[in-house]
Amino acid sequence: MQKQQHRILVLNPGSTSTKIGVFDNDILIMEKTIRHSTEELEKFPAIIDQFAFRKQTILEALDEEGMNVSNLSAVCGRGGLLRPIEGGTYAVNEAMLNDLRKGVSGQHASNLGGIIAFEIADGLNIPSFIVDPVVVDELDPIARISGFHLIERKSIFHALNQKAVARRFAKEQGRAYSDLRLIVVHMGGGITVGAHKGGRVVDVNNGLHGDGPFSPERAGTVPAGDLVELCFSGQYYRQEIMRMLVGQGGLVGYLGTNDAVRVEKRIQKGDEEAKLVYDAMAYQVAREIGSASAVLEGQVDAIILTGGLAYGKGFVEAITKRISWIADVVVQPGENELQALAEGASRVLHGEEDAKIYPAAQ
Ligand SMILES: Nc1ncnc2c1ncn2[C@@H]1O[C@H](COP(=O)(O)OP(=O)(O)O)[C@@H](O)[C@H]1O
Ligand SMILES: CCCC(=O)OP(=O)(O)O
Repeated sequence: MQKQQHRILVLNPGSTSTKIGVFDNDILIMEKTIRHSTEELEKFPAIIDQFAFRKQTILEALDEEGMNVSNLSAVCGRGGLLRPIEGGTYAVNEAMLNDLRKGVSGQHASNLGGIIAFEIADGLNIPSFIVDPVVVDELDPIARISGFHLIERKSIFHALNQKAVARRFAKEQGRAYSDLRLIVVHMGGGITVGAHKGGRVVDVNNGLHGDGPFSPERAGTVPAGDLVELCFSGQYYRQEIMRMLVGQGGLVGYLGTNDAVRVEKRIQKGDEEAKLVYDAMAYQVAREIGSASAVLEGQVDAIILTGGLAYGKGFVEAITKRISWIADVVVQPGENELQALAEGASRVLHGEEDAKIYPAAQ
């Protein structure tokens, strides 16, 4: 019997872009990436303040592509910083909207995914979902220990894309995802390096404001004592420090842009500072991969490099030369997030699985 056709709008707000797709079931019929410069985003004091701007951007893009929203069956957004939950497709509900609006686990563009999905879907009387939000938590107990008893390490990462590319790689190899040991490196506005074992991401850096390599717009790990001194120097408000770590850290802090393509152009023109900083980002990614290989005790089936930065040939080479001794390096530039969102919503719309319910706060 032929599957019933559902038209699904999927939304992926990232820190440097808004990506949208329209799918008939899981077949892509329209895709668009809208990039946001540092200057464009810095006028919004908080992520939630970007709501109207990002929603308008999405509606205009759909209009330009001649997409009629009244034909949609569902809207599915990238899931944001909720309380830690298991992976899967969740129906957007009031408890989720409250947590996303408050930023219960922090501020990130993906918080807008569920909110905008709900706002568009509600007006059309159709369901809205999120899939594999950035708070999917499968850490081994040992990975939670930070070394400072008052602070626990957290799982905040590109769960949607890391899982999607890992599963795709496993399928291409004719192996089960759960049988593989993989290091998946998502390199976008934030950078996360996940150690995948037994079908779980047993360790990963907290790519928002935790640890790991610096990224186009984030500081990553910084020397803790010096950060404490800066916080109490009386020179900055709390929010200013947070913004210098996330949003205006990394490439933005050193070079004034979140755009790696612009940085590469500067390097080509002989900008030595840009070269040093860009090389340092590759160096820190490689160092984090080395650390993940230790987590997997050196038994690594493949290292997968993905995300927007994986389009940068020189950047990929700078990482690969330091880590290719660990395992085969597979480069999958861009991301599989739109497809993964559509597939998650499609499974629920076709009754292949039930949408999970995000629990109300206790
Ligand atoms: N062709 C390219 N070469 C090098 N870097 C690229 C290329 N395309 C995109 N990027 C960089 O990738 C980063 C954004 O990655 P992306 O995965 O789209 O991020 P996000 O989803 O967080 O917005 C930006 O720094 C962007 O400049
Ligand atoms: C919060 C982890 C996910 C992340 O960093 O996403 P972007 O790279 O899209 O900002």
